[in-house]
Amino acid sequence: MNAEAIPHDSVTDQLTGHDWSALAGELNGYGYAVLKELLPPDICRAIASLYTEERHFRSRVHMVRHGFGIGEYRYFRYPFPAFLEDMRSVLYAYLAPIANEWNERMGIERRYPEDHGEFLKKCHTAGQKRPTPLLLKYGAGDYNCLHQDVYGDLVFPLQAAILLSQPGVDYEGGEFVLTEQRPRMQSRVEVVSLRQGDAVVFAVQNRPVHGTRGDYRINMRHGVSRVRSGQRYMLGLIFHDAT
Ligand SMILES: O=C(O)CCC(=O)C(=O)O
Ligand SMILES: [Fe+2]
Repeated sequence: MNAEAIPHDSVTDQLTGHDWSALAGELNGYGYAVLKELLPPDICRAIASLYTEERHFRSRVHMVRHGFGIGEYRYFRYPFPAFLEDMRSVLYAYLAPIANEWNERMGIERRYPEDHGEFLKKCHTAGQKRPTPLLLKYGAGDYNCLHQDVYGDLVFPLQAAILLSQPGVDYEGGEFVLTEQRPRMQSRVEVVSLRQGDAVVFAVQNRPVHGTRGDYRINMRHGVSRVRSGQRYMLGLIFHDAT
């Protein structure tokens, strides 16, 4: 299946059917939530197979060269294939109200328009013009160090990643992990078990937490534990563009 044959509205129905108040509750409680079976296996495989198609990407990063871990990823170029354009803007529209509530609680002034195109205009005006969605590829021994996907001053506080490979069949190991660093406490970790086609939505950098003296911010990072065998592909959706 080539990129144009991937249904452009492949996630729209799935997203409409999700329980968004439950998802918001999990995001508020833990800083992440899983959307189960967002994509069927054939679409997952089709997206993973785009990795070798030069024309879709603007750059390729070998993680070891930057100390980011081991493995590689490629950033998509504009214009995106229809499925990606659609997936990112539809998901954004659901997440923008949650992002606005988070910023309010964290004392951050920025509010996000409902329409992703409007938000991208702001990114572009601020000099953040390069697209950030990416395909990641890990082989045996590869891993992704804990990090935050901040690409400029303009940050949308939530991002998503979709597991394209089948754990236990295509690869072993390679767990998605999140850490949170709380003021004056030791770091806490969550291992997010995903199945093929599941999406994890998570905090880019900070999340608000209720405290006895009001809300405060905690710092979050994400990464991937070592892939022990096989190959693991992931699609990353970041909603702000990069400088
Ligand atoms: O491969 C993963 O699970 C993590 C991908 C990632 O870091 C991202 O999408 O920002
Ligand atoms: Fe990341």
